[in-house]
This record gives sequence, C-alpha cells and structure tokens, in this order.
Amino acid sequence: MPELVFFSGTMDCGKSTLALQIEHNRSARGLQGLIFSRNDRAGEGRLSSRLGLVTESIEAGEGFDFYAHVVGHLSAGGRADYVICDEAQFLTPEQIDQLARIVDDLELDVFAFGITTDFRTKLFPGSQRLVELADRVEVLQVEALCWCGARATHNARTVGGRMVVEGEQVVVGDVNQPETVVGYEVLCRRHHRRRLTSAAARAAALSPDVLPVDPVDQDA
Ligand SMILES: Nc1ncnc2c1ncn2[C@@H]1O[C@H](COP(=O)(O)OP(=O)(O)O)[C@@H](O)[C@H]1O
Ligand SMILES: Cc1cn([C@H]2C[C@H](O)[C@@H](COP(=O)(O)O)O2)c(=O)[nH]c1=O
Repeated sequence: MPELVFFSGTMDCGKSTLALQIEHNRSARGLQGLIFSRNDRAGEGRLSSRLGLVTESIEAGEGFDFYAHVVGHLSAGGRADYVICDEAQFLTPEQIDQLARIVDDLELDVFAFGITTDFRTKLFPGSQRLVELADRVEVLQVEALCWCGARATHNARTVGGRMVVEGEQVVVGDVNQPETVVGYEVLCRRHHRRRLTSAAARAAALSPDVLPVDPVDQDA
C-alpha cells in the first residue's frame, strides 16, 4: 500500500540527508521520483543537505498544486514512482491534502520531510496537517543534541546572538551562524523554556552570580 510518511525532527537532524538517500536508493533501482522543496537554504529549485549533497528539485511555492502537477506530468507521458518533498513545514494545509490525494488516488508513495514546530514551539500549519493525515510519522534516529548533551527536541531562533520568542514564523536560516545574522540552535525542552542557548549558558557560567554561595551551607 502506498503511504504518506512524515519524517520529522528538529533542524539539523538529517532530514534532507535522508531524503537524498531515499532518492538515491530508489533511482539506483530504476525508479523515478518527483522531488519538491520550498525555501531550501541553497536556493530555489534545490534540495540540499549539510553533508554537502544537493539535487535539483521543483520549487513548490504557495500557490503550487502538487496533485495537478503530478497528474499533468503523468498525462504528458512522464513517469513518477514516488514523491519526495522537503521543507514540508512551509507548505499550506491544502498542499498537504494534495499530497495525501497523490497517495490515495494515484497510488504513489509520498515522503515528506520537515520540522514539526517553530521557534516558539508552535506547530507549523503544514506539519500539523501532516501529523493529522500521514500514515506514519517517523522521528529521525540520529538525534540532534542540545549543548547540555540531552536530546534536542526544540528549535530556538537567535537575533543578535540572543534567543527570541517573537517574530515572523518563517525566516529561512541556519544553525551555527555568526551573531550578526538571524540564526537557529537546537535545544532540549528544559533549555528552550529557560531560553538558555549555548552562548547564554557560557555567559552564565562565567558570571559570578551563577552559583550564589548559600549562607546556610556555609555555616554547615
Ligand atoms: N561535517 C560533518 N560530518 C558528519 N556529519 C555531519 C557533518 N555536518 C553535518 N553532519 C550531519 O548532517 C546532519 C544535518 O543534515 P541535514 O540533512 O542538513 O539536516 P536537516 O535537513 O534535518 O536540517 C547533522 O545532524 C549531522 O548528523
Ligand atoms: C525553527 C524555524 C525554522 N525556520 C526555517 C529555518 C530553515 O530555513 C528551515 C529549517 O530547515 P532545516 O533543513 O530543517 O534545517 O526552517 C523558520 O522559518 N521558522 C522557524 O521557526
């Protein structure tokens, strides 16, 4: 049975790498996929991984109709055995419905990749719809880690090096950026709640106020 699978995780956990591996393994066996992405950091019409791999993709902008595109492709004599869609968090709920229809009516596997929540820990509308509709939600096995060593489950946005919790939902960007640009850092929930990024934790560790001497302990 064809499936709609949502591969989900934080930023920088290997989603695009997995998308490229699925594409590689299937095309190596003679299958042909349609590859879509939206707002990839490498630019329009690209699906890129931090490991340096990149492939061409069809840019799925806001008004793009996935179902109509695939039907048009097949009607024109094109072949499609499966569909890959990266940065699926940026898609509209209607576009996710179109992906589900590709699975049900055209009987193609659809593999969607994306982060679930934004920098405020709120669901992206596209990811919400994927959680609602997907046959399977797969959390990636290679865990991204918070600076404390715990599993990273949340995405933080930094502006001028400081974590922010207000702003536009969509700002294309990357982890490990200089303080001068908007950046992202993956954190465990505990440190996301406390707004404690690695830089803030380093600063706190250097501050004399961090470990106040407890007078009770001193007397003990
Ligand atoms: N220099 C490196 N050596 C080994 N692995 C790396 C290196 N740089 C990045 N990675 C791996 O690539 C992952 C990011 O992959 P990517 O597909 O770009 O993530 P995502 O699409 O989830 O944001 C990192 O979590 C890490 O496992
Ligand atoms: C948390 C968060 C992220 N984004 C953007 C930043 C990146 O361009 C992508 C995620 O890409 P990745 O391949 O998973 O690293 O999403 C955003 O626009 N808003 C956010 O809140």
